[in-house]
Amino acid sequence: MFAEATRTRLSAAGVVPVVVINDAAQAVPLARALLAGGVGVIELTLRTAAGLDAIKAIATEVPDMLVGAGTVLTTEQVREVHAAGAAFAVAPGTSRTTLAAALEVGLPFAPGVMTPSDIETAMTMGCRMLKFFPAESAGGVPHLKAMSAPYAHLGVKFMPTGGIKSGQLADYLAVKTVAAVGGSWLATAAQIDAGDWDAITAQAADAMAIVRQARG
Ligand SMILES: O=C[C@H](O)COP(=O)(O)O
Ligand SMILES: CC(=O)C(=O)O
Repeated sequence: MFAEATRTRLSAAGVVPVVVINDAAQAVPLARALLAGGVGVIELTLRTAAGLDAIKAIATEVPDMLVGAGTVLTTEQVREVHAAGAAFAVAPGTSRTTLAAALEVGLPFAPGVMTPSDIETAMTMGCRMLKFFPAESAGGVPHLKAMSAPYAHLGVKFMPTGGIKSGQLADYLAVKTVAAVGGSWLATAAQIDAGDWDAITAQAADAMAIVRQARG
């Protein structure tokens, strides 16, 4: 369901800042701060009312940023984020209804998985890029390695997210099936609300140094 070009851009980024935004006006400076640190992907969740407008603003004004929508839970939200210009969408879980809507509009969708049954349901719906959520509380790297082993030869890739901090980034990136690691540590709510763009750029640059080292 993910086009090769989108998979390539996600893998090149290696990290996905997961952002809960309170004011859509923060979206463009945030995206530029991340890009300045070398991070070319962002996931804006629909957990706040500003999420949809933030997606629209970045898709329109920061074309170098691959913008994804998070917490996409309904068919209506699939259509809304697609219309807003999201390049991909994710959800905490796997819903056949939501995935069917994404297939219908042609929106790349990475559903959330934490069991082999979740993975197989997602694969039945054509997904090969999956969000491993909630990564840390579900068992972290050892769980991902064990769970993904039977599907690796089929090209299934994962975006682990949930409770991950910068100190764990290298361990996740060392797992062959990991495309990119998601987390809020790359742009915290406090930093966004304070407009602390320099700190976000510095965090992005630190994360990209770890990604480069992990990818050789
Ligand atoms: O639900 C949580 C987000 O998807 C990621 O945030 P976190 O990195 O703070 O766990
Ligand atoms: C957790 C997650 O992936 C989401 O909110 O979409």
